[in-house]
Amino acid sequence: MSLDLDHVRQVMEEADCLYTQQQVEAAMDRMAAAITDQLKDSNPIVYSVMNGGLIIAGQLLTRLNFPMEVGYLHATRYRNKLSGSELFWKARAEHSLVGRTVLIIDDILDEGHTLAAIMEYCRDAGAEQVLTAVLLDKTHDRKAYPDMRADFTGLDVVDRYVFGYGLDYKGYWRNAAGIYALKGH
Ligand SMILES: O=P(O)(O)OC[C@H]1O[C@H](OP(=O)(O)OP(=O)(O)O)[C@H](O)[C@@H]1O
Ligand SMILES: Nc1nc2[nH]cnc2c(=O)[nH]1
Repeated sequence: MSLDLDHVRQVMEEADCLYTQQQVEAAMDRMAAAITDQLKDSNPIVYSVMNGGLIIAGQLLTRLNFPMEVGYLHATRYRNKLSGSELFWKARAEHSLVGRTVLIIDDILDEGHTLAAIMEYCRDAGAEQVLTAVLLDKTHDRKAYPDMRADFTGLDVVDRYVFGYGLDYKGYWRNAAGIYALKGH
């Protein structure tokens, strides 16, 4: 069901911009350099986690100039809500992962249950090495396990509900070219 568009517009007007497009682009440049250093000779399979990973993956991949295969996984825990529950798989890997290096790209590591489950799935499917890259890591002590971090992180973000660059507000504003925090959350 569509939300009231006046409400959707108002959410953006009232939001706090945490990172501008320029800051995000600079973070993606740094991530791309680090990923290239580590993976350029590993013939990886790179998966975007849909939907949120769509924009960061697209923009990161064009910064990577080495051979790789690309695909997507679709798993969701929030399903357009503001808090997460059980992980629901919509699409799993099409490639054989046996013996492969896999890089998982997502927009955010919040509590980390999504990435933890995807990493476990890839390892169970026979991947030799599973690495993760996220644009944002939310700072709090509710991670799936203590000190959980992705292998490549763009920016740390405060413990608020954020949207933009693939992250949604109730299905909207994934297209916002900046990272915004919802008023009051
Ligand atoms: O670290 P966690 O607490 O598990 O949360 C992170 C996940 O939450 C969001 O996905 P969501 O389930 O909202 O689906 P979406 O990508 O379709 O927005 C985001 O894209 C991550 O995949
Ligand atoms: N849009 C959005 N999705 C999330 N999934 C986990 N944390 C968040 C968040 O802060 N914003």
